[in-house]
Amino acid sequence: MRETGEGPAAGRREPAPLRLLFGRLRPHWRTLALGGVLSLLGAAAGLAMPLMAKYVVDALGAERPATGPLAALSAVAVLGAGASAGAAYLMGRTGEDIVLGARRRLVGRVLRLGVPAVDRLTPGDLLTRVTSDTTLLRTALTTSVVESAAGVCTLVGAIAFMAALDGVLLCVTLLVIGVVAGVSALLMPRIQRAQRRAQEAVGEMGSALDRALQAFRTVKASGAEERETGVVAEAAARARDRGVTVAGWTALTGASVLMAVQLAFLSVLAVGGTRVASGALEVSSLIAFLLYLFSLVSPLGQLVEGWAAVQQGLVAVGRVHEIEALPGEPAGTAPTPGPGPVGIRFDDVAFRYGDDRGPAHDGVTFEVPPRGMTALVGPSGAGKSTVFALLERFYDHQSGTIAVDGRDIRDWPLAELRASLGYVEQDAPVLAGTLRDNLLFAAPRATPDELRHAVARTGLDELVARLPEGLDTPVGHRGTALSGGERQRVAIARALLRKPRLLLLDEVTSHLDAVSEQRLRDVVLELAAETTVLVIAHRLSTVVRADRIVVMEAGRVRAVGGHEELVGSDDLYRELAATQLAADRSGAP
Ligand SMILES: Nc1ncnc2c1ncn2[C@@H]1O[C@H](COP(=O)(O)OP(=O)(O)OP(=O)(O)O)[C@@H](O)[C@H]1O
Repeated sequence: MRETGEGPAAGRREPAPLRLLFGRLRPHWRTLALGGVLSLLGAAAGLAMPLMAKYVVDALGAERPATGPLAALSAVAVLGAGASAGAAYLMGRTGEDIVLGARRRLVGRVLRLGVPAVDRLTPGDLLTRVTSDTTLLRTALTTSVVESAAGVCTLVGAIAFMAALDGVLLCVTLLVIGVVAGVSALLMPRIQRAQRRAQEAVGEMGSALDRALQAFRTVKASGAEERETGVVAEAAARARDRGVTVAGWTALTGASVLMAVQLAFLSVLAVGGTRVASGALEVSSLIAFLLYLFSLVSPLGQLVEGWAAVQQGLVAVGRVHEIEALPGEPAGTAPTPGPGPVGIRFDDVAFRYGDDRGPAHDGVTFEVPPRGMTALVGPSGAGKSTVFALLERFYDHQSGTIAVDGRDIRDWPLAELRASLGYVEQDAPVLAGTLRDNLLFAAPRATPDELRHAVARTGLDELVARLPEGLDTPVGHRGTALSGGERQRVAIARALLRKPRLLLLDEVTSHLDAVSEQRLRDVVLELAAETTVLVIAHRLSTVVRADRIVVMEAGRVRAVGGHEELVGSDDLYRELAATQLAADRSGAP
């Protein structure tokens, strides 16, 4: 089966943002419905109160005992408050569940993205989307949706009661509120636009901070703290300005609601006063009507706030969806690699990193039989690391054939292919955690014996003995407690524990002490006796011992052979051997 690396969203039509947003509510509909019912009960209690107040006023006016209506009023108030609190709790809980679900999906997606997709993204922006944008979904999807629904019900209920009290006054009220609703609707797209810009600025801030932290030592050594602080602070200020714009539009919308109610109050007071004077309306009805009018403030406010939060949610769900829709790699658990070393063959392979880039490989052809050590050499930019990237299928080549173990690389299930390879980067990263975590990272099921063996083989036993807690010593953020050479030995031990059928090793360029260097070289040679080793060589000591050397230049293979043979036959190799490779005298044999 060919794995194309296409994401599940590839080729699909983009769903509308509102559908995307509300689609996230579906799994929680039961809790939301219960919250909605409780919220409605709370709202109903609020609605009943003005009418009950009218009974209390009527009872007092008619000099009847008011204890009954007063007790009922208190009971309704307590029940209403309880229902509203229950609704708020359920909404809050569902909100957290929605955020958790969105974060889980997003994180799962991010780590399954293809390397080309991640090349185009900045880690800081990705982090913002996982942390900040998902948080925005919470309010948009729970409190605001349910409160808006409750707001609509309260509004309809209040209007029904108002209609029962006096139709003329209702018409006055609706006219004023209608005008204001129109104004609010005009403001909503502005809120959404400002919110999008605000979230983008938060993403920019994350990216700026990430850039500075990634190159923390360089920033310090370059005395660039002030400048970098300025860049991050500028992005933060942009986020603040755009946030203020959102706040401004939202406040204006809220103010227009209040104004509408005030205007309606004055109009109702004027029209209602004359109707009371003419005897067309009772005073108690006017009081109840006015109470209903004021009870509109809260649902109208809820509606405006809810709708503004939905605008924010639309922005957030759009940004989250952008990542979810990126092409991802097929999921699959890594099987244990098959037995024995594998051979590889590159046949007229062409590859470019992007349409606007020149070819990184321009007809690369070479073959590596199983077992033994093959060294890739060539000037910087020749395409050596690209050989590794294509073998790991971080990228797909555009033409030609790459075969691993005689099988086209595209026919390998990705997880199986990667399980067969051990990959040691030049600047081998060490993850924050203990030394043990790091060693077992690629093979969590390795036995303690296998771990001990790998540690001894890579000469890490001295380091383990020196560290205060041995294997359980935390090696800190990006392995700050380890030297460059130690980091690479950890990476080799990690790759060894995976029992790779093909080891891809990008040699460190920095100087190691002679003893460590010799030891590492011996380990790699020993390994080459049992597995296939492909090494990007930066040292003469490596190439002279290699079974074959592949000389690359400008995306092509220009010669293949042994050291002596190439020194005699290939000008570029002779030059490399005399300068670049031999420069590292400490590692020379
Ligand atoms: N992720 C990438 N995106 C775009 N272009 C890239 C990427 N990686 C490498 N390239 C380009 O592809 C070409 C080959 O790069 P590659 O890293 O394979 O060379 P190399 O021989 O390993 O060089 P070096 O010895 O300096 O590491 C170069 O021109 C490089 O600029």
